[in-house]
Amino acid sequence: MTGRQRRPDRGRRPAPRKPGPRRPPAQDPARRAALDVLRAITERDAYANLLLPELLRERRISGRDAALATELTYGTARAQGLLDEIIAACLDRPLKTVDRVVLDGLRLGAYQLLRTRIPPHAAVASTVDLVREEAGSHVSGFVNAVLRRVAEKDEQSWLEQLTPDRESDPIGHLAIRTAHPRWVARAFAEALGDKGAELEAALRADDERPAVHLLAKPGEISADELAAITGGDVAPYSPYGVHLPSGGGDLAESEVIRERLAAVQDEGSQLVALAATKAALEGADERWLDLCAGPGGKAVLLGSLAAVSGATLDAVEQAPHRAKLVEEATEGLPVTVHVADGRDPGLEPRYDRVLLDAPCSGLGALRRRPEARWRRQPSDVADLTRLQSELLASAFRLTRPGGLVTYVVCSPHLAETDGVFTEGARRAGAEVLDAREFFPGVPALGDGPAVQLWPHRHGTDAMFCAIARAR
Ligand SMILES: C[S@@+](CC[C@H](N)C(=O)[O-])C[C@H]1O[C@@H](n2cnc3c(N)ncnc32)[C@H](O)[C@@H]1O
Repeated sequence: MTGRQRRPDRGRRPAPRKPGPRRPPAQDPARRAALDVLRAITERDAYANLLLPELLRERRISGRDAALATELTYGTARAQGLLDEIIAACLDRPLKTVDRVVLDGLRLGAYQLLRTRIPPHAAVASTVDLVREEAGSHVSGFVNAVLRRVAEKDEQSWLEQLTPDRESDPIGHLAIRTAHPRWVARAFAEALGDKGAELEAALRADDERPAVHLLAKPGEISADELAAITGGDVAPYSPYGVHLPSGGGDLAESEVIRERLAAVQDEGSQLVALAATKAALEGADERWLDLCAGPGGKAVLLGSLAAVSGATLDAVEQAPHRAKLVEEATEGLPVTVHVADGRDPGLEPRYDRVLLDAPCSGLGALRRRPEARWRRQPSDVADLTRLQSELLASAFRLTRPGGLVTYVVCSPHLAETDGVFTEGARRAGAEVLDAREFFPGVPALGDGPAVQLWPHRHGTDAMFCAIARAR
């Protein structure tokens, strides 16, 4: 800190005003919106991709202001841990002693300084104004001083200062360079195994905006027809998939969706649900079960295929509001929704096919949730694997001998994927199948027997899929 800057100790005081997106827009609506969302993420675990659009609508922010608000919110949320390291290097006291509203403001200011073309004086002055509105004028000097120190270097120079050496600490190096927590970078590296050379691509894919994929509901419309109507492209791997052109998110609200001919669904989710229906069965193939069905994406595809083949689907979901979403999504299909705990749903067993799309860390969908990579903690995984194992044991109990259990998570974390599945199948005495056979035409599926999809390889979420035949 230079001598003429004020001491940064005043930032410790709590914000006197209650934060919240409902305050009338200030003179700087884009940055105000961004800061309000960042505060809601910090204070009440809000999701940026849900709150920001709502807030832009409510405040009638559109055009360039909306684009700026989106860039600043998503960019700052994604880079949060890296920004914190840089801000910490500009403080003469621990980062955790900085008041939360001030820290959110500093992150927003640092992001503008390091990753946008906004002139530094504008980035600093606008941030000081915003934080002063929130926390009072006593913090202005602190915010100004810290941001001026951040602005002394560009991002590259900060990275050179903060990044561990690539040779001695390759994971720490890439974690900082791609703004990921180290434990997430390590989990990706372990899942990629000796193909760790892809690690950088895998991590960088989390910063890319995913294309919108549609499901052409089997029996309702073909992928070719849907592509023609929406101006999209038939998906490369899923026979029911369509990729919308970039910026085509609004098409997701189109008539084909309202009329339930199609639904928004990542191609990876389509592929794993399809895989669950593909392996050959001896005997009956009529009773299907989706053990964790909410909000119903895969139940729609399974229910549509069940309707075509004459099967029925039971869909279990523990959370009543999510079960309701499954009911709405599967209306008109041969699907019965049950609000129950999948570990003991009280259903008649002997299902022919069971899909367990288990609750998971969601590390495979970080590109969809800008703040998620910093919110998740390694300890979450231990809790989740316990639940996943219990649900998998239940899935095997509910399946008839010779029937099929498909285990899916949207995560590449080995504890949630191979760890849970291999042990669960062993305990059930089940025969593990080579799931790659049920992803025809999909390249780079790895060494099997399970399948791990990746955004950087397949353009899908990082879905894991393993299949076993119950004995
Ligand atoms: C990964 S999501 C399923 C996504 C869904 N298959 C789809 O494609 O839309 C996991 C779901 O499991 C539900 N869940 C969590 N614990 C459960 C339990 N013990 N029994 C049943 N459902 C549970 C969650 O509420 C959540 O809706």
